[in-house]
Amino acid sequence: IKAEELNSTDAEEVKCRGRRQSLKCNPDAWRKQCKELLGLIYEREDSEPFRQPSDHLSYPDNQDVIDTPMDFSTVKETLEAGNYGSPLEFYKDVRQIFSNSKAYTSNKKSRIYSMTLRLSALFESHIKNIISEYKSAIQSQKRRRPRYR
Ligand SMILES: COc1ccc(NC(=O)N2CCN(C(=O)c3ccco3)CC2)c(F)c1
Repeated sequence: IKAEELNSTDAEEVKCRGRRQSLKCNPDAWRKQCKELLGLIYEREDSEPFRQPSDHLSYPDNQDVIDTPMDFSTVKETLEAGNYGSPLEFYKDVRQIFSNSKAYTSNKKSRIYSMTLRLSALFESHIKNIISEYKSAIQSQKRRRPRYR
C-alpha cells in the first residue's frame, strides 16, 4: 500500500520509523539540543556570574533569600551525567537560576539582574522548540501500536 493510504497514526509511524535518527522522532535528541543551548549560554559574557554556585562571601544574604541555589555548572553536570529525565527538568533548573537572581536583586535595574533578563530571552527562544519536538516525539512513540512479537 502507498504511504498516503495509511491513517495518520500509521503514517506517523512509517515516517518516524524511517527517520528514527532525525530530531523530529528521536525522543533523546533533546539532550544534545540542551547541551548545545548551554554552549550558547556559556559563550555569552552575561552568564559569567551564574557559571559557578553563587559565592556567599560577597553576597552573604544570598542564603536566606535563595532556598534553591542553582547555577549553570550544576545544570551542565546534571545534564552530562544523564540525570535529567526530560528537557522539562532541565528547563526547571535553568529557570531557577533566573528566578533566584530576580529574588535576590533589590532593584530591577541591577547590572547582574539585567544580565539574567538577556540570558533568559536567549534561553526561552531556544528551549521552546526543544520541548515541543520532545513532546511530539513522545506522542508519536505513544501512538505506535504495541508490536506483537
Ligand atoms: C566563584 O566566584 C563566584 C561565583 C559566583 C558568583 N555569582 C554570584 O555571587 N552572584 C551574585 C548574586 N547573584 C545575583 O543574581 C544578583 C542579583 C542582583 C545582585 O546579585 C547571582 C550571581 C560570583 F560573583 C563569584
